[in-house]
Amino acid sequence: MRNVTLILDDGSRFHGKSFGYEKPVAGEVVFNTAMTGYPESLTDPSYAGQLMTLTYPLVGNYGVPPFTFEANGLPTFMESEKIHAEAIIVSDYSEKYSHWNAVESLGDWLKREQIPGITGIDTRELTKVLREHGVMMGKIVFDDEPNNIPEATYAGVNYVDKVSCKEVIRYNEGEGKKKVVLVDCGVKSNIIRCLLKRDVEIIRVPWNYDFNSLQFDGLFISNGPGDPDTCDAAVQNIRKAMQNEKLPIFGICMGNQLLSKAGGAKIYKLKYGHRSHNQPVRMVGTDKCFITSQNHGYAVDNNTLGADWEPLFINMNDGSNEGIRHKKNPWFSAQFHPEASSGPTDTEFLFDEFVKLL
Ligand SMILES: NC(=O)CC[C@H](N)C(=O)O
Repeated sequence: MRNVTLILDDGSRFHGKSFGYEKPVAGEVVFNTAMTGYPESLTDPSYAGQLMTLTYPLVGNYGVPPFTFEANGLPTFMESEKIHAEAIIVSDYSEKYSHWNAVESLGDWLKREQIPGITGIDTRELTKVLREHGVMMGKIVFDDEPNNIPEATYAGVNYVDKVSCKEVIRYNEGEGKKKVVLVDCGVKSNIIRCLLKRDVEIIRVPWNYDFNSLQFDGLFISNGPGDPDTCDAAVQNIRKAMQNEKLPIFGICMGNQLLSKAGGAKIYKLKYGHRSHNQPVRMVGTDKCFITSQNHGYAVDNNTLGADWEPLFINMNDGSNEGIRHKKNPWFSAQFHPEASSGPTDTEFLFDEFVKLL
């Protein structure tokens, strides 16, 4: 194993060993405190541009499931067709694995997909630095190639354009009871699975596609990587769709941010984001609290919601916005991931609510 150093923008250095593909890499360093789910998180397109630190210390011991596909083209076990995170940073990598569904080690998968992985990092100390300072850009450099320094930027890059589908894709064509246009900002497979399970036909369109001339019963806006302020074309199309006040609209994560922007609200960057399986959110106006799976670095500013809108969920750790709803029209969204995968499934009922509205 070659020696590597993770260098953060504030100059802090963490020394470790490479267990994945051997190439230097740069990106936004973020941390995820979930105890399981590395196959799902690595293939979540919302991690594009980011170096993913896992705080749970032992990683790799349940291996990696097979990359098989369903008849409809969706991967059976993963959240997209490939790894989207730029690298993974762990404390104690286990090359040995044991799981009924595992076919290879995490290290072998990373090598095959040309994604670096580093181990031996004090990920809890690293997380403390990121919590104090806020998320930062970082580089993974090979100690025996000190002049091979990678460069990257995160702010202002339109990552959604890199991961969105390039053409319209249809699921359940002519079979579903209702038709949903899904704006693909980097959609996770389990969102599509959750909709298909509820007997809808899906027209999945690229993030900037003007879908307004299509025939459909509801609009869904997906999760996606990067800064929502780079996705103006999507916001314009959503605004056009909102001219039909009866059209049901549901958004998840980036979808919450884009729907909020279409409604006139503003987005800001959180100091270190929410990435875990145990984020508590309260449904506004009730005593109900749900434990949710999350992966976001930006948030909707509650104070900028227009008079016709109200917060639907609030994060119980930091009071930030976790969803919105329109006071009259059937429009709502969640900042967390009701489709989970991986993570708690407590809020999957939101898909039922959406499908009931169609
Ligand atoms: N998972 C997502 O959709 C994330 C949305 C956005 N990229 C954020 O970081 O906040």
